[in-house]
Amino acid sequence: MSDAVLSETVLEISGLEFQWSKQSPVMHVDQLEVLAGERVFLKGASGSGKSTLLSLIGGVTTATTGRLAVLQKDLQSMSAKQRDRFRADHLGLIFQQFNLIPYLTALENVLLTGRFSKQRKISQKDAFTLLDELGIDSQLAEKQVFHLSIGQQQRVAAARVLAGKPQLIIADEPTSALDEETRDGYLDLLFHQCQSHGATLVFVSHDRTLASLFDREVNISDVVRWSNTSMNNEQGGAL
Ligand SMILES: Nc1ncnc2c1ncn2[C@@H]1O[C@H](COP(=O)(O)OP(=O)(O)OP(=O)(O)O)[C@@H](O)[C@H]1O
Repeated sequence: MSDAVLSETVLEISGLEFQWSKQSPVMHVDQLEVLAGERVFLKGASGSGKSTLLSLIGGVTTATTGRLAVLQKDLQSMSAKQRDRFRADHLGLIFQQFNLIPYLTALENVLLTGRFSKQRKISQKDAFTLLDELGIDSQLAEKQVFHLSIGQQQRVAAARVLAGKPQLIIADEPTSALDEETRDGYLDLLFHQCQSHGATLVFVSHDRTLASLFDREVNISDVVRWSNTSMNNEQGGAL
């Protein structure tokens, strides 16, 4: 049984500080916790730090201070290589840009996930099934993705992310390019897949009408604040 199944907490952040550069403002995240199986909607104004927070959770960037644990593993203490491996094995990142390889078929794109992580390698048969569950039949699955519609490409991208059952899915504005009907269908499929795989979902969107579909809504301004100094300097100043 994996650590994720034993653990109730999938994401745990405390006292985190991050700066894009030495001249940039300091981003502080005092406390944030996400439990296994939760669907969390993260909202906030443009520039408030949603994508920055997701890149920290995904281990793409690292904080200077504090604790950030995903599936009970402290990303802060990992090397860049270990974080890349951890991301490939356990996380699913969905972006507005699909990052599909256009000249490969939908099926080949889905099978790519297993090239980066042995534990997420799935058979061709399972890849067809996953695509089919996301509304991409076997005929479409064998087409190069540049022949598919935007909505279909979005679903192939979701299938690639869901392949091999990642425990935490991080989605950054994945529906902003979709019309209302395609968006609702896509969300239904994503929720269904997360539920049947027991995955946790952290989803960022500007579209507040989506919030009611989630278990919990988190306003970024309640968890993130920006300042010109790190906590150590602030405390030093207050003494
Ligand atoms: N790669 C980067 N290098 C330097 N600064 C960055 C970088 N990415 C974001 N920032 C800065 O970090 C702050 C937060 O940006 P971020 O992209 O996280 O906000 P956001 O809430 O996702 O915004 P949006 O809703 O517009 O996508 C902004 O001041 C932005 O200029």
